[in-house]
Amino acid sequence: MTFTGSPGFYHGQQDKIGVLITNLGTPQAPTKQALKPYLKQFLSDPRVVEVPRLLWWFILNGIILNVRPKRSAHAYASVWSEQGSPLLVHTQNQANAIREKLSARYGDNVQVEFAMRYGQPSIESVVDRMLNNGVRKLLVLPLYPQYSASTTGSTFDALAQDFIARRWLPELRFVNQYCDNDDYIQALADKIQAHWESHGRADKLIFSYHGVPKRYLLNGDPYHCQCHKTSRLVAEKLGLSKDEYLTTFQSRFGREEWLKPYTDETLKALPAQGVKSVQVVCPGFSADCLETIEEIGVENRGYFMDAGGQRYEYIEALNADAGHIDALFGLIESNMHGWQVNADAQRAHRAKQMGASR
Ligand SMILES: C=CC1=C(C)c2cc3[nH]c(cc4nc(cc5[nH]c(cc1n2)c(C)c5CCC(=O)O)C(CCC(=O)O)=C4C)c(C)c3C=C
Ligand SMILES: [Fe+2]
Ligand SMILES: [Fe+2]
Repeated sequence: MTFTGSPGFYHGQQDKIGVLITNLGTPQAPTKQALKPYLKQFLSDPRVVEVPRLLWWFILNGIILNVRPKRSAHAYASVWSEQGSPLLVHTQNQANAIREKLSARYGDNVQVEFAMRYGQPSIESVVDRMLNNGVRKLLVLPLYPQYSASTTGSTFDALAQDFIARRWLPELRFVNQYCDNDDYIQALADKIQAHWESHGRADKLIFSYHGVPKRYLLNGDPYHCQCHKTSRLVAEKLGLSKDEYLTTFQSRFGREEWLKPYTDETLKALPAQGVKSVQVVCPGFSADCLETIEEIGVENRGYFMDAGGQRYEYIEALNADAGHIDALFGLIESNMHGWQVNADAQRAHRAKQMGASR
């Protein structure tokens, strides 16, 4: 076994800090052909589907990958924009905004990139580029506010898989979760408040999070608890009482029981309980994507209205909003603690050198 070297390294190279933001990933195109490899990579991940491998191999290759790509391609086509998949576009915009803010403060000492857990740009290819460019301290921020083994844990696996073959590892910091980060909570509260100012309030505010199988919670995944914490903290900021909001779980996949209450079933039942208007917000999605635009914006709207609802509004994800970028910037800065000093010191050092050479 030979470990990969550092082909980009040269003596005297400036050490850099790398900030890598990651998200789930998305297909290359809204087509059956592009969906198949994307879903294959995603659903082959043992962190995502915790089922005995051999059994799952037959179900995935024999059934799911013959049926789902066509259906999902259709859904993706309905949200695709001229620039591409919404998830990719928003993540790109987030990286650009964070890069701009960091370079204004720290100059070119900090390199900001984004990568995707599944599909492109892959974590492996981006980490390779960053390390070859002199990054020696790497901060990874998965854009999942609530920790789940199926998302955050899996992102760490991808990094570890890359590192396992490398000779010179960078210093690594990995953000585990930020479900109760005050700036993130504030950004969510501000977004909801701004929505109220232009649309008025509804009978209920629904916090809808992507679900996971209930079994994962029972086996120790903290995701369910962290979702409830985010909802509670945002509700507290907004001064909402317990009967004014609900936390629900969406995007079920497969037959087993997932975290409850289910978003779709809740929305179908609410009108009969006298709840005629709802506003739905998805705090677990840092960027709008298929699961928010189509599933919440279109599909669930239909369930609620068909059941007798009168008003349904989806409050968009934080995307590249200024409040979100400020929150992520704060999170990055606090996780760079100790590293910043070096960056500041290097800048001060360079400024001094330039002064001396005049
Ligand atoms: C935000 C957190 C997410 C968790 C937790 C999560 C768990 C999870 N997801 C699946 C299966 C699918 N998810 C799909 C799309 C999708 N999932 C997330 C986020 C979380 N998933 C996002 C942001 C997206 C959208 C990606 C995009 O391109 O817009 C899909 C693919 C879409 C489809 O075919 O319907 C599947 C499949 C499981 C099984 C799971 C936990 C075990
Ligand atoms: Fe998902
Ligand atoms: Fe979905």
